[in-house]
Amino acid sequence: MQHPLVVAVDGPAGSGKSSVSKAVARRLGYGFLDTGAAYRALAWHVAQSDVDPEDTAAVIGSLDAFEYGIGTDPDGYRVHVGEHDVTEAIREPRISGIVSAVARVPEVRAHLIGLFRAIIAAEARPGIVVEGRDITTVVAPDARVRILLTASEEVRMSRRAAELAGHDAAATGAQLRARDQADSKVVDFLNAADGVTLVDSTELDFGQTIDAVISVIRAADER
Ligand SMILES: Nc1ncnc2c1ncn2[C@@H]1O[C@H](COP(=O)(O)OP(=O)(O)OP(=O)(O)O)[C@@H](O)[C@H]1O
Ligand SMILES: Nc1ccn([C@@H]2O[C@H](COP(=O)(O)O)[C@@H](O)[C@H]2O)c(=O)n1
Repeated sequence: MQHPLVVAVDGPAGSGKSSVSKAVARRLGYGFLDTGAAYRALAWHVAQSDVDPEDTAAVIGSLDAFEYGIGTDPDGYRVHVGEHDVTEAIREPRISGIVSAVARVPEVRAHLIGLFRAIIAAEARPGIVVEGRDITTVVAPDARVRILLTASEEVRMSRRAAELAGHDAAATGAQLRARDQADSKVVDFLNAADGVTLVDSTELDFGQTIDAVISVIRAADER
């Protein structure tokens, strides 16, 4: 049997991957790994180093000095780059606007995927919920549970706009759509791969979505 039990969750921007995965991990006593945080932290590091995110060679060069730190405790979630706590900074629209350029670089993906696999293997809790775009297909294709979490674009935009109150809702929606368009050229997170269970939260509230994901996990555990 695989140890820890891996729950892989993929989906488009704003589908609820991180908030739902974190809540599921809390309920089950599992670890939680937000892989998008690593791409965002690298984008923050690139911006901080005055590197052009479109300059592939310079982005690859910046990996050497990228000291990334993240834990898997769903209750103590903090993200560090060196000594900087970037947990909040990496959520800013200026980082969301450049992260796809950094994430499309194959050397970046190989570097971070190695890191994710090491974090998963080191998990001491009985399971870990890992969320991103390519977890069900590339990072952990053998995961015991594989879920594509989605919701209509309209619903995702309105949830994200509510979360980023104070920011221009139209600009927030446009950025979400542009990010999905750019990211889906690199990995397919819009269609469920073979063996991946689709959870559509368009008509579900937050609690119902958590329950739906836990039902998929329990069903897989009984198999
Ligand atoms: N089923 C739901 N009902 C209502 N709100 C939800 C639901 N699922 C998620 N949300 C809310 O939608 C917003 C987006 O969720 P979240 O940040 O978890 O998405 P994400 O897929 O991780 O996004 P991103 O890929 O952009 O980081 C949050 O405010 C979250 O609380
Ligand atoms: N497995 C992943 C996860 C994320 N990305 C890239 O990071 C960006 C931010 O991710 P969020 O989940 O925090 O929205 C995302 O837009 C992708 O560019 C990825 O490539 N693979």
